[in-house]
Amino acid sequence: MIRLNGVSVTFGRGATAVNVLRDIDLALASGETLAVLGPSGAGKSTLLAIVAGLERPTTGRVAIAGQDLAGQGEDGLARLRARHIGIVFQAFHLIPTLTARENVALPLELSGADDADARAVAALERVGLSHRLDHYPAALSGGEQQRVAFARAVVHRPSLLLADEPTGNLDRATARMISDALLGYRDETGGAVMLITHDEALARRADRLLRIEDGRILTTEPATSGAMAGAE
Ligand SMILES: Nc1ncnc2c1ncn2[C@@H]1O[C@H](COP(=O)(O)OP(=O)(O)OP(=O)(O)O)[C@@H](O)[C@H]1O
Repeated sequence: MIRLNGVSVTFGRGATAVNVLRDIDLALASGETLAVLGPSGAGKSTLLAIVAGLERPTTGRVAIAGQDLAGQGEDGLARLRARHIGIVFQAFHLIPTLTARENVALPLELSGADDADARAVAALERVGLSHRLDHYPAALSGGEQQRVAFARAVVHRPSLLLADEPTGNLDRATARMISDALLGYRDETGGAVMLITHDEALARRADRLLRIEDGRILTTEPATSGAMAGAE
C-alpha cells in the first residue's frame, strides 16, 4: 500500500537548506497498522505529506496503492487521494460554514457520487453522531469534531487511512474513542493505517512502530501490545 525508497526532502537551498527527511525506506502492506513516533521537528508530518502525495520528495521514489507518484500530475494525485486515501488531522480541519453531514458528504460530492448525503449520514451514525447531523462545527465539542473528521476521512472507504496527531487536542476518553476507531478501521476493512503520534501508549497499539529523529528512521519495532498480539 505504501512503498518509499530512498526518500529525502530538503526545504530551501544553500546555507538555509533544511534536510527534513533523509533516505527513508518504508513499506506498509494492506491490513497493517503503523505508528510513527518522534520528537517535534523530526519530520513526521512531512513524511505523512509525502505518503499522501501532498508533498513531493526531493529525491527518491514513492508508490501508493501500486502507483508511482513521480509520474502523476496534480490532478492525478488528487484522484489518487480521492479514491484511496483518507486523512485525519490534529486540528480537525472541518469547514465551519457546513454542517456535520455536509462536511462528510463534500468529498463524495466532489467525486460525483449521487448518494453522498445518505453515505455521510451512515458514516456519522457509525461514529455515534446521528443526533448531531445538522450541527455546525462551532456547536460541536472537540471530540465530536474529530469524529466528524474521522467520518469524512473514511466515508469513501479508502484503502489507506492516515492520521497526524489525531488525539493531540482531545481528552483521554475521547482520545481513546478516536484511536479505537482509527485502529479498528483496519479490522473492519482490511485497509492500511498509518498514524503519527507523540503518545507512546497509542503507538504501541499498532502492529509496527517507527521512530524517527532528525529526518532519519532510528528503529522499526513490532509494537509489543499491538492489536495483532491481542494484548489490548
Ligand atoms: N515548507 C517548509 N519549509 C521549510 N521548512 C519546513 C517546511 N515544512 C516543514 N519544515 C521544517 O521541517 C522540519 C520537520 O517538520 P515536520 O512538521 O515534518 O515535523 P514533525 O515531526 O511533524 O513535528 P511536530 O511533532 O512538531 O509536528 C521542521 O524543522 C520544520 O520547521
